[in-house]
Amino acid sequence: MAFKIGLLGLGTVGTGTAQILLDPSGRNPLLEEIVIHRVGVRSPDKPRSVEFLSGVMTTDLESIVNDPDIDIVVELLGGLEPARSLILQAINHKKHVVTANKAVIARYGDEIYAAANKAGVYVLLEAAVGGGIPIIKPLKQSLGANRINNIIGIVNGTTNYILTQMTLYGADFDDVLAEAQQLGYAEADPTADVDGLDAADKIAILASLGFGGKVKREDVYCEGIRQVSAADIIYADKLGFVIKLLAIAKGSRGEASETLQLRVHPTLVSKTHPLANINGVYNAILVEGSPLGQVMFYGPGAGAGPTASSVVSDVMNIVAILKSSGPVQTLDPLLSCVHQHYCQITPIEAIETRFYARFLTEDVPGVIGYLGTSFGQHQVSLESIVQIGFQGELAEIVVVTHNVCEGNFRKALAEIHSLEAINSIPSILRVL
Ligand SMILES: NC(=O)C1=CN([C@@H]2O[C@H](COP(=O)(O)OP(=O)(O)OC[C@H]3O[C@@H](n4cnc5c(N)ncnc54)[C@H](OP(=O)(O)O)[C@@H]3O)[C@@H](O)[C@H]2O)C=CC1
Ligand SMILES: N[C@@H](CC=O)C(=O)O
Ligand code: NA
Repeated sequence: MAFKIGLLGLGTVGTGTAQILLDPSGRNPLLEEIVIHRVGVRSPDKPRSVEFLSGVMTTDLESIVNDPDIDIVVELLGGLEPARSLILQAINHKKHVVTANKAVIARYGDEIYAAANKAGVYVLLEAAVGGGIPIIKPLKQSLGANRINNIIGIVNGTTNYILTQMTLYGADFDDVLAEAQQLGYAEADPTADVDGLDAADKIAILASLGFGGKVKREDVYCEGIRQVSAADIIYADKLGFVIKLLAIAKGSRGEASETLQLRVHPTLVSKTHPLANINGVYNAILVEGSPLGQVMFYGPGAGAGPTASSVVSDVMNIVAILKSSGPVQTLDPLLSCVHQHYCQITPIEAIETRFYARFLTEDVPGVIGYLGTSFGQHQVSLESIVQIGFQGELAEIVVVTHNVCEGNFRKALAEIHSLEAINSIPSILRVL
């Protein structure tokens, strides 16, 4: 008996997925038992690199999620709607769902999992985080014996590609973004990549799995890479750092009230740190747990083939269950998702981190002293303060702090801003 797939979307990832399913030879024999029964797209006349028998492709996506012959719906449309409604409809028709849609899961995961648990179906999403990197299943299963303390990742391929090209080749931001779009890495609206929203979706999903609680997507503090300038990349390099867009979920286990830091922002990472050498479209997720210690997952974070690899492995997981036990009676708790409470989130002003800040100042005696005094008055201790050079008439000063409370740092900056000798503060970045 063949297992029938309804594929929603035949874009970058949909095409990669179809290519694997249509060419099973040399792969796991289970693939030979999976057929693509229907494919839903928006523009039926678009040229495609995969072909189907007539009648397989349709623009009527509801007819796919309602089709009684289909066992598994694979949602690869992107965007919030109609993806969310179609996933829910598929679940209500007792179909298992595989999706790569982190935007939907990060926002509507609760609703979707509740519906799936009620209907007794699986919703698997390995492709939603880290593209081809296995990270969802390891967090659910292989690392389940650990108490997770931190998850720190480079989880967006597009921005890592852009930052890498800017760092290694001095490339122009807009040119590299266009290249990433061409290569199929970027979201349909690349704002989601560039402004850190995609990475925020992903860390919300990882945090929920790692820390065992629901996460409100709006609780993830988020800054993108638009403010990272060529000058900062050069100064960071001189100071021994590279700049990466990091997604961070950091627990406070052991403290009286357990809270979670959830943040996405460009970060100076020491060149000796394992995440510093993750370049191009590659992603990496460093998970720290007890008693395991650190483990790092590394691989291609976007693109047709790698992402499809994760999609198809989820499909195979479900097919293997259906094949060995028949229709699902009870969901495997290590594959399904049930969280009762919401994680308590630390406000960004309360986090402790190091900072890098760049100041343009009047070239007058004592400026470095003014900066030092203002920081000192707000308990911000400095690791280094150096005048890097000049921009026209203005002196350029770079400060790196020790670990400080973000709220105190912000208060010091507000005071510094009002000093007559300070022209502007072009960059403020956190340091890992
Ligand atoms: N690209 C990547 O590297 C990765 C993507 N993802 C996720 O995978 C999903 C798909 O991404 P990707 O393949 O890049 O996206 P694409 O934009 O390349 O493909 C989207 C597909 O969905 C179809 N589609 C979209 N909206 C509708 C609609 N309203 N009605 C009918 N068809 C529709 C499009 O139809 P048509 O072809 O007719 O235009 C197209 O086939 C997204 O959730 C994305 O976040 C996850 C990891 C990596
Ligand atoms: N646009 C995303 C695609 C994969 O999730 C990225 O660049 O990482
Ligand atoms: Na993955």
